[in-house]
Amino acid sequence: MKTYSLNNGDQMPALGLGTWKSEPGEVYKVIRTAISVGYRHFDCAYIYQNEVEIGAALNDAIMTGEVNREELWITSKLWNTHHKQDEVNECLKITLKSLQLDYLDLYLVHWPVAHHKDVIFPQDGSGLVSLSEISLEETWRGMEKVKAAGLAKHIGVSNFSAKKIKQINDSATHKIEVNQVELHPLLQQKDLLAFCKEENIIVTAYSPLGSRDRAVQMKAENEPDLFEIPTIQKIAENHDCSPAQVLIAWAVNRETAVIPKSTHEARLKQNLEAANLSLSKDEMNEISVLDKHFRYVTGGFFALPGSDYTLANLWDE
Ligand SMILES: NC(=O)C1=CN([C@@H]2O[C@H](COP(=O)(O)OP(=O)(O)OC[C@H]3O[C@@H](n4cnc5c(N)ncnc54)[C@H](OP(=O)(O)O)[C@@H]3O)[C@@H](O)[C@H]2O)C=CC1
Ligand SMILES: O=C1CO[C@H](CO)[C@@H](O)[C@@H]1O
Repeated sequence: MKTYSLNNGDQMPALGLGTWKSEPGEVYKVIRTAISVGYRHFDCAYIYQNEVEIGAALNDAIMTGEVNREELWITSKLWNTHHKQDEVNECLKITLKSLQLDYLDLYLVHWPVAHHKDVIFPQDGSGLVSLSEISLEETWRGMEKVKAAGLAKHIGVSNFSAKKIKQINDSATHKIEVNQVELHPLLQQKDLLAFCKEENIIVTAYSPLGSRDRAVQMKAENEPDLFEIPTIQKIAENHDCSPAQVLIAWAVNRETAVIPKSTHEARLKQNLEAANLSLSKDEMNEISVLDKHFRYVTGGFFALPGSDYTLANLWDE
């Protein structure tokens, strides 16, 4: 498996398992199966509300000697309710307890959005706190503290634009190491990738298969299906593989990490195998022209009337 080097030489496996929507009741078995077929990188988050069960699976796999803690790469994310400097530690401690771990390999600020502490999902603007009240720089100082305390080996962000990364890095003691964003052939984010490369930031591609299993109320009408794109289907035929494997291989071939989610053993295996699939220069070029700047995860749930969050200032575009 290809890996990416972080600033101290630690290696993040290029392919990890997404865990959003892997429900309690099934996620224990998913994680055990994933470890048994060779996954070592897991993408978690406080807000996914399944970290307790993931922790039980990780702990059992470690206790039975199937895997060592040091071989695993565990990422989790700070939720928007804990953006004050001194609350970062509190949210991370809950995650560590749930996951039964002493440290995370990577901790990310999930969104450049702050909520009131008791509002998990804001229904209107009154649940949100302006970034002029709790600044991203303040949240980042909290992230630097948990890194200094050894609770997270590496720190980064998610859903951040180049502008917001610059804003943080200008005053950071410890700079951003990873940015996790939505990436697939219909949202290629070429400028953001080039910027992150210059800044020595690893980019992780989320929703690489088009986030197919989101609840209907989160979906737009007539969302495109990445598996149905003729170019993707043709390249899949060339390699005698599935469209999902082409999408995953594309992400790894352009030097991003990628975290497809699945709860099925056969798909877990094919997704893992796809990380070793090489696409030709011509195939990469054919995919390169498919970009439509289309987001599945629009962030619209934060652009609420009565707050100063808008889609324009969320994505800075
Ligand atoms: N930082 C952030 O804000 C965000 C982070 N993420 C992270 O990224 C991960 C992946 O993104 P996510 O939105 O979950 O969606 P994905 O794009 O990974 O799509 C998941 C869907 O694809 C299906 N699938 C998986 N593999 C295959 C395959 N080989 N063939 C056919 N279908 C397949 C899954 O079905 P099944 O499970 O039934 O196999 C599921 O329905 C998340 O789980 C989460 O960890 C996601 C969104 C936002
Ligand atoms: O990672 C993610 C998935 O779940 C959350 C909502 O339920 C999103 O906010 C986020 O992008």
